[in-house]
Amino acid sequence: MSHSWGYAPTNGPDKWGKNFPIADGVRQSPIDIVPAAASYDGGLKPLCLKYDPSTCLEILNNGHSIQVTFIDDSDKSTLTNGPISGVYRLKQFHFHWGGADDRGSEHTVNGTKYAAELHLVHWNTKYANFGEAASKPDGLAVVGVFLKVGDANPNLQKLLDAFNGIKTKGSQTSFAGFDPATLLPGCLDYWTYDGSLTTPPLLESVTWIVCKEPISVSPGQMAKFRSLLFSAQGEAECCMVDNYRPPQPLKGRRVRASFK
Ligand SMILES: Cc1cc(C)[n+](CCc2c[nH]cn2)c(C)c1
Ligand SMILES: [Zn+2]
Repeated sequence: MSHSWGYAPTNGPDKWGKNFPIADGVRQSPIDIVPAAASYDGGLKPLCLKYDPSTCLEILNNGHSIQVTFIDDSDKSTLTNGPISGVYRLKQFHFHWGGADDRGSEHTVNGTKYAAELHLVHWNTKYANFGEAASKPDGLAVVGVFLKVGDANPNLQKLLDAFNGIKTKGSQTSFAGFDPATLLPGCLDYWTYDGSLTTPPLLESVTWIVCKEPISVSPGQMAKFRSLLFSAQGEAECCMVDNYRPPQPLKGRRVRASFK
C-alpha cells in the first residue's frame, strides 16, 4: 500500500524521490537565496498584483497546509508584469511554517530560515485551467512572502480566527471577502528564478517571485498556525508543524533581483 507523502521521517522530503523522481530534477524548489550572487536585472518590471476580495471562496485544511482558494473563472484577481509575460490568475494561497520560530520557511536567505512563508499561487491564462498550467514550464507563478516573528500582524487575524473551524485534515469553511493584498509587504522588491512546486508532484512549472521584505507575525499568532493538525478528526492528533521542504541544489540556475 503506497502511503501518501507528508513531512514525517517516514514520508517526508527525503523520501519523495521514490514516487516522484523529478525530486532530483534540474529546477527544483525551494532554494537558498544568496543576495550577493543574485544579478540585478533592470529589465524586470514591478509586480502588478490586482486582487478582488469577492473572488475569495473558502479556507481548508488539506492535510499539508491551510489553503484559501479563489474563484478563477475571470481576470478579477491577477498577477501581471514582474518577470512574467501575460496574465496569471490567483488560484490559492497557503503557508509553510515551523515547530519553532527558528525555522519554517522554504526559501532561505544566506541560509537564514524565517518562521513561515506565504505562497500566492497563480496560473498562466494562456492555458485552459490551473491543472493544465501546472504541467507547463511557464504555467505557474508563485509569489513568496516571508513571515518574520515580531509585532502582531492585524492583517493575519481574520485568517487565524478561521482556523478554529478547520483544525483537522479535510475540514473547510466558507471564507468570503478576504483581500490577500493585505498580506503583501509594503515594498515589492523581489528575487526571481525558475523552479518547481515544493510538494509532490514537484512539477517544474513555477516562476518563483520571492519578496525581499518580510511581513510580521507575533509568537502568539505563530502558535495559532501550530494548533492546526495534519491528522483528520478521530485520528491520533499530529500537530501541523515543519511542513516545509528544505532548499534544493541550484544546478546552475540564475537568480535575478528586481532591485540594486
Ligand atoms: C497541481 C498542484 C499541486 C500542488 C500540490 N500544488 C501545491 C504545491 C506547492 C505548495 N507550495 C509550493 N508548491 C500546486 C501549486 C499545484
Ligand atoms: Zn507552498
